[in-house]
Amino acid sequence: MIVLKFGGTSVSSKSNLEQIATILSAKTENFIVVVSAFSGITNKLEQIANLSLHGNHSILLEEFRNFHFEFIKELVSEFHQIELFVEVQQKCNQLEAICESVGTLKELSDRTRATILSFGESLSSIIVQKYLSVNTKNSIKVNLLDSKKIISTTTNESKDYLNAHLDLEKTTRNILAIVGVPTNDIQNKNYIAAGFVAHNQKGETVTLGRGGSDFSAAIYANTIDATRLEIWSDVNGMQSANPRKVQATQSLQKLSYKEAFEMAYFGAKVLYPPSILPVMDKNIPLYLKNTFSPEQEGTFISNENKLTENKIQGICSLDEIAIITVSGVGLAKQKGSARRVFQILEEANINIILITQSSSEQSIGIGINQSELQNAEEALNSAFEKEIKRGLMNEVKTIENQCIVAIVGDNMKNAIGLAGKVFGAIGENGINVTAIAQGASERNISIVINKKDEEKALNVIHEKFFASTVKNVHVFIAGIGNVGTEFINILFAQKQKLIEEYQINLKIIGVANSKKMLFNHSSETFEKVEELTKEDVLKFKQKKENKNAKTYSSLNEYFQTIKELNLRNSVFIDNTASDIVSEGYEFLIKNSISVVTCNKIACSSEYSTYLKLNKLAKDRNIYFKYETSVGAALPILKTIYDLRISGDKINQIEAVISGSLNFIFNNYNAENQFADVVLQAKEEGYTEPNPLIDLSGLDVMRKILILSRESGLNKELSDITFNSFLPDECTNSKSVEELFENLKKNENHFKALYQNAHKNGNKLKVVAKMEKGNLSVALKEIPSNSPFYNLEGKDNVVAINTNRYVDEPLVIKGAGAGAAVTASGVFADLMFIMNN
Ligand SMILES: Nc1ncnc2c1ncn2[C@@H]1O[C@H](COP(=O)(O)OP(=O)(O)O)[C@@H](O)[C@H]1O
Ligand SMILES: N[C@@H](CC(=O)OP(=O)(O)O)C(=O)O
Repeated sequence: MIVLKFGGTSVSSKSNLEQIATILSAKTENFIVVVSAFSGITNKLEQIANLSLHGNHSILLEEFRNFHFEFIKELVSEFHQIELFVEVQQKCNQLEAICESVGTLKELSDRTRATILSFGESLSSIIVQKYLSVNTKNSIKVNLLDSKKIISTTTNESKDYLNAHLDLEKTTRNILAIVGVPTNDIQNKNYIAAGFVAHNQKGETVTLGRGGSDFSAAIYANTIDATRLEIWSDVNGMQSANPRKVQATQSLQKLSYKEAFEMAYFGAKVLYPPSILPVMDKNIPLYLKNTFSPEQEGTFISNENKLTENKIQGICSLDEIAIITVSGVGLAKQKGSARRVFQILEEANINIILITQSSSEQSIGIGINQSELQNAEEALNSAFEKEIKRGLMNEVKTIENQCIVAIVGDNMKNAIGLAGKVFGAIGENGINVTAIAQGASERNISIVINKKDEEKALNVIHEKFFASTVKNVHVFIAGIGNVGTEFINILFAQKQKLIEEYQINLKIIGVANSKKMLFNHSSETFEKVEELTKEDVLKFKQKKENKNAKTYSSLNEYFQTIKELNLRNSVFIDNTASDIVSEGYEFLIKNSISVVTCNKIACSSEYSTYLKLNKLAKDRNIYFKYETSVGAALPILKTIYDLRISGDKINQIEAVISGSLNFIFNNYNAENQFADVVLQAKEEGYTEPNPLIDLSGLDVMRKILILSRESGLNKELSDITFNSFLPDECTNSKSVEELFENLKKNENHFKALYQNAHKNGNKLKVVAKMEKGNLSVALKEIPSNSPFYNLEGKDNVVAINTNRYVDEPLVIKGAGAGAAVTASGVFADLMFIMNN
C-alpha cells in the first residue's frame, strides 16, 4: 500500500482535481490519499479566529461558506451537490457557533483555535472524496478515514493544541483496526484522509502544526508500513533553493532523509520537517512530486547519503528571526549555566532555532522566532535577575529583523574552502554577518544576516555553487553620451552570447544623465525593479517621454536608489567626465558596489582620494577599475600592475597619451584652421566634452599623474611641470563657444608653432614624462628618428623603462581615444570584475 499527499495548491481547482484523479487511477497499489485544506483556507480560518474575538468574523465566514459552495457547484453535478451543501452548511453552523462564543467570552484559547483551523481539512476531504467517486473520467471509490479520530496525540498541555505530539503506538492501533493488515489482494481498498488534524488524550481536536498534512501522510505511511510515500505539490520536488526567492533553481533528484530534514527545517516549505521521522524510522522511500507535471522525476528521499557529488544540495532561509545574546562571566564560571539558559527558554515554550557559542562560554547567541522575542527576553532577564544584579551576567541583548540562511549537504563535511566561498560571496556583496553556526554533522552551515539581505544572499550563494545558474549582474550607468551609447551597444550586442557561453546576464537596471534617472519600476516605491531594455535606454537618451524617467534633485538620489535596491553583483559604470559623478564613488564603494570608470577625475584628484577609493574597494573585496582613464582600451594600467606585482620597478615613462591632441597636431598643417581641426576632433568624439581640458594640458597631466600613482609615486597635479602651448586668451575661455572664438583669433600662434617644427623636419606632439620621480608635460618638436614621430591619427604610445626593460622600453601603442575603443575598455573592466 502506498500513501499520497496532495497539498492545498494541488486540490484547489477542478482541473487540478482531474489531474489528481488521473494520477490516482494509474496506481497499481492500494493507497491512502491525504489532502490538505483548499489553498488559502487555513489562513482564512486563522483570520476568522482572530476576528471572532471582536465579533467581526461574519464577512469572512460568509466568504468561507461561499467559496466551498461555489467550488462544489463547479465540481459535481446538481444531484451530488445537495449532499455536500448540507455538509458545508452544518460545518459552517458549527464554526459560527464557536466564533460567537469566542466573541462573547472574549477569549480565544489554542484549544478553540485548533478546532477552528480543523474545518478546512474536514471539508476538503469530504468534497474531494465525493469528486473522486463521481467524476466521469476516472471514478475512484475511496473510503473516508476520520483523521481526527485516528491520529492520536499525547497533547495534554494547553500549549500543545496547535502543534500536538504524536502518539504513534495508539495511532498505529487505530489505523490498523480500520485498514487491517494491508495487502494488495484487496481491490478497491483505497482511502482518503484529512491531513493536519488529530485528537488528544481528552478526545479534543488538535492540529499537527502549519504544513502538518505532510506529517499526517508520513504517519499513515509509517503505521501501515507503506511501500512509499508521495508528497505532491506545485513544484518539481525539492529545489536547490526557494523558487519564489531565487532565480533558476534546480530540482534535486536525490536527497538523504537528513538532508531533506535540514532543508525543510530551514524553510524549504515543500516539506514539513516532522514528516521525515516517521518514514526514516521504517526506511520508507519518500518522493516529492509535482501535481502539474507528474512526468517530472521530482525528488527521491531515502536513507542513503552522499547520493550526489554536489557538496551543497541546497540553500534555504528562515525569516522573522531574532537573536538573543546571553553573556557574562557567570556563564563561564558557573557549571550548568548554559543548560539553565536552554531550560528557561524551554519552560517559556520558546523554540530555539540556532545556537552559537564561543569556546569561552562567556556568551551564547540564540536564534528564535521574532514573535517570541519579548517572552524570551522577559523569561531570561527575570530568571537571571540575581546574577545580573551581582554583575555576573549582563542583561540579555537582542537583535531583531534577522534571517537565517542555511547551506545544506551531506558532502559538505571535509570540503575544504567551502565556508570561505560562501562568506566570500556574501562579503563581496556587502552583506554583514550577525552570527554563524555549523552543526557538528557539518551537514549545515547557518548564517544569520539582516532580513533585508535575505534574497540577495540566497541568490549570490546559489549563483556561486550551482554552475549552470546564470549569474545576474546588475549594471547602473551614469552618462549616455558618446562613450555611454557605445557601451550600451556593446552590452546589448554581447548579452545573449554572455548568457549562453559564460552564464552571465548583464542587466542594466538604472541609467542617469545630468538631469534625470531611469529605472524600470512598476510601483512608486521601487519595490520591484526590472531590467531596462535597449529601447528604454535609447529613448531616455533621446529624451522621449517616459513616466519612469525622474528628474532628480541631486545625483545623490540616483546613488541612494542604487544602494536601497540592494541588488547582488551591482556595478556602477561612469561613462562621464563629470566631477559630480566621481564624487559618488566613495558612497557606492562603501556600499559594496563596484565602480568602473573612464572618468579620470577621481584618480587624479588628491592622492589621498585615489588611495582611499582603492583601499575601500580592496577592503570590501570589490573592484574599482579605471583602465580606460589612460589610453582608452590600451592595457597600460594593467601592464604597470603586472610588472610591479612580479617585482619590477617602473623607472621612467614617456608617453603621448592624448589621443585628441595627437589627432589635432597630426591633422593640423597650417593650411587648415587650428579651430576647425579641434572642432573635428570634438565631433568625432576624441576630445573631452570641453576640448579646453585637452588643449590646456589638464587631460594629459591627469593621465601622467595616474600613471605615476600606479607606478608607486605619491604625486599631485601641482607637482607636474607644464608649459602651456595655448595663448592665455584661449586658456581663459569661459565656455566651449568662447574657446572656439579664441582659437580662431589666435590662428597665427598655432601657425607659427607648426611652421617652426615643420621647418626643422619635426612633428608636434604633447609628451608626458615621468623621470627620476618628476613629472612633466610639454608640447615638443619630435625629430624623425624618434619612435614617437610616426604616431598617426589619435594613437597613443607609452614607453616604460623598468629594472628589467632597461635599454629598450616596453612600448604599448594603439588607438587611445574614441568612443568605441573607450567603451570596449570599460566593458572589458566590467567583464574582469565578473570573471573574478
Ligand atoms: N527548496 C524548496 N524547494 C521547493 N519548494 C520550495 C522550497 N522552498 C520553498 N518552497 C515553496 O514550497 C511551496 C510548496 O509548498 P506548499 O505551498 O506548502 O505546498 P502545498 O500547499 O502543496 O503543501 C512551493 O510552491 C515553493 O514556493
Ligand atoms: N492546511 C494546513 C496544513 C497543510 O499542510 O497545508 P498544505 O499542504 O497546503 O501546506 C496549513 O495550511 O498549514
